[in-house]
Amino acid sequence: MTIKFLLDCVTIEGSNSVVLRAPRFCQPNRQGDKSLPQTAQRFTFTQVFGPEASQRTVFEGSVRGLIQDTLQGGNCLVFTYGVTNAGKTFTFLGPDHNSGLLPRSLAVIFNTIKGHLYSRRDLKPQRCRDFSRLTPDQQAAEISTKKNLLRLLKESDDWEISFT
Ligand SMILES: Nc1ncnc2c1ncn2[C@@H]1O[C@H](COP(=O)(O)OP(=O)(O)OP(=O)(O)O)[C@@H](O)[C@H]1O
Repeated sequence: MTIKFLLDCVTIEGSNSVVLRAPRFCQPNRQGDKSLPQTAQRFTFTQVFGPEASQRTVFEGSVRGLIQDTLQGGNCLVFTYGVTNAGKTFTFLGPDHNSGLLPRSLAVIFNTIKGHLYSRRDLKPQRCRDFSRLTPDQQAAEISTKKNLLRLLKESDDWEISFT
């Protein structure tokens, strides 16, 4: 019953607006009761996806264009915002069988750059857009650092497994 009240509070109107109404039990029942808040508020967005929208629809309608821009050298920021349990993690990561925005974005990026990967190890990224060229000694040091890091990660995984 409470859930029904809450569902009545949120209405999606068209593809870009949401109307919020106070639950019925909070609405003023006497004309002129000025102490109670306004009963309906409309919020307008670029695009609103309803509860029936699939992960694919949300990705195609929101982030795919940003990824294309990024692949052309642009910058973008994607973040989720909402109360706890609103579905931020679900939308962003999603379960394995129904992946969310991040795995879909990575798939587009890696599929696009497939065949253009630089296979030598003599470049090191610096900040966002820059890189430095490594000497053979620096390359050997980088490889050794990465190997040690991976070994430590593997050891910490083994520790976790032996404790669980
Ligand atoms: N679109 C959806 N379809 C099916 N289940 C969903 C959907 N969105 C969220 N859920 C489920 O609702 C629950 C809460 O979602 P989620 O963990 O994504 O919320 P959250 O906003 O990340 O919460 P918190 O801020 O507490 O981390 C999870 O069990 C999730 O699987």
